[in-house]
Amino acid sequence: MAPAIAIKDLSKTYETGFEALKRVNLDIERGELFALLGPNGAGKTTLISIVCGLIKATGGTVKVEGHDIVTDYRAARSLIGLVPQELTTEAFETVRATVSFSRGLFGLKKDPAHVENVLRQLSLWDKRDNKIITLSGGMKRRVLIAKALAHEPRVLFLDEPTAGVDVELRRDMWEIVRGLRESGVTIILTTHYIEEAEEMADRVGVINNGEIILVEEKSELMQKLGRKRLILQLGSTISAIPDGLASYDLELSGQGDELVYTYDTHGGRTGITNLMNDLRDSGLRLKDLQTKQDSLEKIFVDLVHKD
Ligand SMILES: Nc1ncnc2c1ncn2[C@@H]1O[C@H](COP(=O)(O)OP(=O)(O)OP(=O)(O)O)[C@@H](O)[C@H]1O
Repeated sequence: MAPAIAIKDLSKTYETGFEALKRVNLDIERGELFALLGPNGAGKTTLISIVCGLIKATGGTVKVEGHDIVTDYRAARSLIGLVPQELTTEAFETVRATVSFSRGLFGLKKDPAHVENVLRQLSLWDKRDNKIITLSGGMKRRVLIAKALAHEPRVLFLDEPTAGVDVELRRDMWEIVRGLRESGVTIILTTHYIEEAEEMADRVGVINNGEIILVEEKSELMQKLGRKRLILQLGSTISAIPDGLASYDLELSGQGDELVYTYDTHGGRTGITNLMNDLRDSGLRLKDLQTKQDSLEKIFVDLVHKD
């Protein structure tokens, strides 16, 4: 079975000569929730815009469930829903009319039952006859999703779905997105909130300067690149790490009363047992200890700022 999205050697050079995408290769599997992370200007919007047929690539190919986005444009496009960042038009239309109209754009027959379903799913049914201009920001975001779902797409792009929304609404959005995924829709999400990827994604891709620098199962990524720190709270302050502990990757912090030991969580030996023995031999007294795992955010920042 062809993947939901197959991207091969995709390049985009803008008319200014700027290379926004450099031979990107990426497959998105059917039914997965893929988070695409990258700093500002990394090429996320460019990539989505090409897949959705809004701008043209300068090299490479994209297939949506096997349909080429150039030579088989209509079929490819009909499989995709795009939730853009902002709602620009239709301020004076009603919610229901806007969503029905979006369906019509794809040449599909009217289907009030489907539209009702989508509106109910997004808790918009009560607002169906309201003009969009009268809705709250959060409701408008839901309308964007409803519009994108009107033609029953199998792949949904969400471009920064929670940018600038409050914490409560963000959680609501996460629920909605999870629900969509459970209904079998493949979801590609771009986000600046790494916490969002950490919370929801099956896989994470990181794009930087137009290149995909990493694609990994989220859980593996966190295990593989996420290092743990053991924080040893000392009973007294010291001015330097004792010679007997020089062979460990230790850092003296706090007021000189804290030693931080960084270690890999995978691989059999963490070195903690030896460290504890050597710590005792060096005469240091321990007051407390705790461990901390790197967050996805820390991993991301390390990756993107490596060079
Ligand atoms: N029409 C254009 N002409 C020239 N350069 C462009 C054009 N559109 C985008 N770019 C440049 O291409 C690069 C990638 O932009 P893109 O919008 O894809 O980034 P992004 O990852 O979506 O960033 P953000 O997170 O800020 O939305 C940026 O350096 C941008 O300035």
